Amino acid sequence: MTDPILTVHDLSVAFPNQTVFKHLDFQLERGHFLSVVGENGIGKTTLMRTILQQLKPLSGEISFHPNRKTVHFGYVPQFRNLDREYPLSIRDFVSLNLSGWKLPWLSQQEHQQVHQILAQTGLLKIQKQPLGMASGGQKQRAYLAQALVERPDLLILDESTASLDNVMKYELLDLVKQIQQQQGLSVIFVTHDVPLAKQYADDFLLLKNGTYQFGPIAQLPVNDLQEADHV
Ligand SMILES: Nc1ncnc2c1ncn2[C@@H]1O[C@H](COP(=O)(O)OP(=O)(O)OP(=O)(O)O)[C@@H](O)[C@H]1O
Repeated sequence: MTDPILTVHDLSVAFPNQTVFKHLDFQLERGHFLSVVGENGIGKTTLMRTILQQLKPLSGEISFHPNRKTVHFGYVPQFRNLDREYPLSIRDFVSLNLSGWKLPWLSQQEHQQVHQILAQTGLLKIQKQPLGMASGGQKQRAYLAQALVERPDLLILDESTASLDNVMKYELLDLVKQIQQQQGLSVIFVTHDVPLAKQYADDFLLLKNGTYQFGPIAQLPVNDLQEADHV
């Protein structure tokens, strides 16, 4: 029996000058890790923006289960190198979206949430350091912690490992995988890196020119995306 958190049905998205993809059908099972792969400019970020409801589809449907209100998103963007003078500490950066900043203090429960996520992402010892001075891998872990602190059901990683070296890439994804398995988090990981997708994902969505392939990760072609079967 399947238990999807997200169903995409017959989805087509277009900009005024081009259709990015059409008639896309796939599901994300609750607690699964889905890798979205494909070449530059094929539409991966456009699909994420449509799922995040920042873009309206031309046609088709995106449904969340049991409904949109009950599914909370976490989003980790592509690596952005922050200015070394960036003023917030790692802890304050991670707390940024919590309601305490509107009050402007954190509740006891929010303090605990921040503490727990800093510990989980290995940032506790350096929490007081300015984020701008952190290494690339630490910065990406801080983005991950910020996305996780509100306890999302669905985490979207949009090429979040793209500028990290190999060691840091695997460290970040080990951590995501651990949290996915421990907490039943559902994950969408956008990447160009097929071996990385192979190692961590349960399922894949391969976007290609005018077509796509969706299935269990074992069926994702490793070497040549051009050779992938069409659906
Ligand atoms: N706001 C926009 N207006 C018009 N065209 C757009 C817009 N955003 C993206 N596009 C175009 O849509 C296509 C898909 O872009 P998208 O950024 O989704 O690709 P991608 O697979 O994420 O690429 P990359 O791997 O390089 O990040 C590209 O041709 C891009 O130029």
